[in-house]
Amino acid sequence: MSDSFPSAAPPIVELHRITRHFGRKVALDDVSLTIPRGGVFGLIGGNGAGKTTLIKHVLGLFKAQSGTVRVFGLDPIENAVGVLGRIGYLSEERDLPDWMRVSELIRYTQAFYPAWDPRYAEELREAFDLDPLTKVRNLSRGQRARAGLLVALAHRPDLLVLDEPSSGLDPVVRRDILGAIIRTIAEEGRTVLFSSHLLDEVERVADRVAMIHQGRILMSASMDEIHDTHRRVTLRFEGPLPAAPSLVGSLSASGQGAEWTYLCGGESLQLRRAAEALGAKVVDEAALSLDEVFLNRVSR
Ligand SMILES: Nc1ncnc2c1ncn2[C@@H]1O[C@H](COP(=O)(O)OP(=O)(O)OP(=O)(O)O)[C@@H](O)[C@H]1O
Repeated sequence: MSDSFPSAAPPIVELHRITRHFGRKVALDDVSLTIPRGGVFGLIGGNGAGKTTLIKHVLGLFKAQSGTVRVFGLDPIENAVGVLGRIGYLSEERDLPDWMRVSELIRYTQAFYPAWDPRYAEELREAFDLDPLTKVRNLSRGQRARAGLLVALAHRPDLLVLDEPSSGLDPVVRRDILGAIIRTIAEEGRTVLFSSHLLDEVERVADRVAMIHQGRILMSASMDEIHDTHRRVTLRFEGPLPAAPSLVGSLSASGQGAEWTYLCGGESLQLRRAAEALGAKVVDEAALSLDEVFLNRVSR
């Protein structure tokens, strides 16, 4: 599937043919990916797919063994200050200094970012209900995620990077995190990259999605393109059939007798024409969920 740009603006992130090994394990295998400016980009994949490794290349925490990385048009290792100063990052481990109080964490992080907005930081602290005197080590898991999010957001980064932000959190904290994502892009031109295996959540907030599996990008496209090109169609044939006749683009089929439902990769018009050629009537049609698309792509 093509990775077309929604706008003419230069992309925020460009990975070109990145390969990364850990010993004999290939964590990223010839990965090329473009993240356009503005909007929410979801990186989805199962455990060990390569999401964190990819994100660490974007942040310049890993040096590409082969291929090139550009963030804001710059090499994030050669221009670490210029790149990291414009990024807000919440790691999967939410690694914050345990011995600091929340107020100290805020003051300490502020020192690194000239663009820090103290009023916004205070607004977020209140909205996230974080006691300034509590030590980071005594925060609950959800409060820790909120504290990490606060310090990632308060300098109003051009690019917000969240690695599995919702993992292991209750629905109330997850709602805060999704709210923060939406707030970030409310300001024109800002971009969010977040990784997740909670596909319903990604489907709710992402404009574009890349699927990664065993270190390879299986697909990178806008949510609209994904919905337009992945359809569930139910066909009624003239009489009962022992098995589903093959339909172009079909990923799987189920049913019995004269009625069969196909999960397909293909556009509506193309599928309807193929159904007609089989002498069948389309009795139902809908877009596949991201979950269904992912499971079908990965199982292939
Ligand atoms: N520092 C490392 N040393 C050795 N192997 C590593 C290292 N980091 C990652 N890997 C391996 O690379 C592969 C990709 O890992 P990565 O953490 O990028 O996956 P992920 O998609 O973020 O997974 P998860 O959702 O489980 O966090 C895995 O097989 C992992 O075991």
